[in-house]
Amino acid sequence: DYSHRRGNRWKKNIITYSVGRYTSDLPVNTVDDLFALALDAWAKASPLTFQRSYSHQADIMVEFVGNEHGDSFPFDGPDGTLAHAFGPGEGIGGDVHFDEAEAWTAGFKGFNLYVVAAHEFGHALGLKHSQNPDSVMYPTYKNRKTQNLLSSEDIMNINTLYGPRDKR
Ligand SMILES: CC(C)C[C@H](CS(C)(=N)=N)C(=O)N[C@H]1Cc2cn(c3ccccc23)CCCCCCNC1=O
Ligand SMILES: [Ca+2]
Ligand SMILES: [Zn+2]
Ligand SMILES: [Zn+2]
Repeated sequence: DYSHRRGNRWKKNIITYSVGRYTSDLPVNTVDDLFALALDAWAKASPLTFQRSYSHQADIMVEFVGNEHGDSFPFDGPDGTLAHAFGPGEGIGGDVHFDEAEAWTAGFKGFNLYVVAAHEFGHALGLKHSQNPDSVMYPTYKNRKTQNLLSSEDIMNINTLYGPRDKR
């Protein structure tokens, strides 16, 4: 099998996530909806399903934090780095941190949380950057059309890691 060719990945198809601290830029239920939509984009392209958990044992812990926040990657205030995520694994593995200093939006002003979340969840699933500007895994932020956000390359890469979507 090609497991040696796959990078680091979750060894299960049901992945839990929980949300910690929120941003004051958007209502809580808007943030919840945008995270669910970003995860659903990856679920539609893979055999993965995502379940919201309310315990700290979730695989993917998502939260808005600022500057120094307890890992070795302090944020940098407005602009610059917008967010970061840890690849699949125990503990901090899979966790996603958004820089609370950014102006997070659900639209075209500031930084669109859905677009950034899709990128970060890609990292949390084991994806690296793409040099193709059409890919959601491109290293710098672009305002992207939110319809069909994942490029064919993104879909191919998630399928390399987790196989094709089951015919449901
Ligand atoms: C792709 C994102 C969703 C996630 C990545 C971070 S990560 C770890 N998840 N790959 C990100 O934040 N990239 C920076 C990269 C970047 C662009 N510049 C920078 C200036 C300083 C520092 C970083 C940057 C130039 C100025 C623009 C600054 C605002 C936009 N920032 C970015 O696009
Ligand atoms: Ca920042
Ligand atoms: Zn962090
Ligand atoms: Zn990235």
